[in-house]
Amino acid sequence: MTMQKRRKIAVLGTRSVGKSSLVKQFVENEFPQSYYPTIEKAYVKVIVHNGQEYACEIYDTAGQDEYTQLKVHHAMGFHGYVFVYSITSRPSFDLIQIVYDKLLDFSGNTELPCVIVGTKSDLHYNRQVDMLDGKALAAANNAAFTEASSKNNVNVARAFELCIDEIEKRLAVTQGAGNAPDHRCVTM
Ligand SMILES: Nc1nc2c(ncn2[C@@H]2O[C@H](COP(=O)(O)OP(=O)(O)OP(=O)(O)O)[C@@H](O)[C@H]2O)c(=O)[nH]1
Repeated sequence: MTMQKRRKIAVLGTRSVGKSSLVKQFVENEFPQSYYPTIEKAYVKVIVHNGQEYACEIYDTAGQDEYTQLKVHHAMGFHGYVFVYSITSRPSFDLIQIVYDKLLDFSGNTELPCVIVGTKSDLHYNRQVDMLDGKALAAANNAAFTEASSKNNVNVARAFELCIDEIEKRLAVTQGAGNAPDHRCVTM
């Protein structure tokens, strides 16, 4: 196996969509029973993906809304992003493009290595967002997409693996073009 790669990932989305539950299920293999609003918390998990070891540094953020200013205290670059909405909340879905566009404005990039994740897929009887809408949003932004249930641990690891794939795809291009080896898309 080659040397471990460190990849820094931010998890974004509006309040209560399931960001912390997704991260906790991925990193600690548990689904928290109670809801505590997140201020901001960092986690590390080492995974092997496609034969490569990755130390994933995952930043679980406080929920955003359309008025949230991107904070300068996120003052380090992220390699990639996990944008989270809940399939039970149309407003949480509509916010994804707003936050994505703010990040583009902030960074001056034309696209971001990211995955869009529709959480709470176990609550399909309360669905407000069709899976096809999720796929279309991802396609429009050249992003990966999955639905997931942190409660049932469905597609949770896949969400982060898709994010790593998006990061590696971009890095392969920039490195191929002779740019710095650890080029990051955004410095907030
Ligand atoms: N049924 C179900 N409930 C979920 C799932 N993921 C999260 N929840 C519930 O949704 C609520 C919010 O979950 P959190 O993970 O705290 O959401 P968050 O996005 O981190 O919230 P903020 O920290 O306020 O931004 C909690 O009551 C969770 O138990 C899921 O996959 N299925």
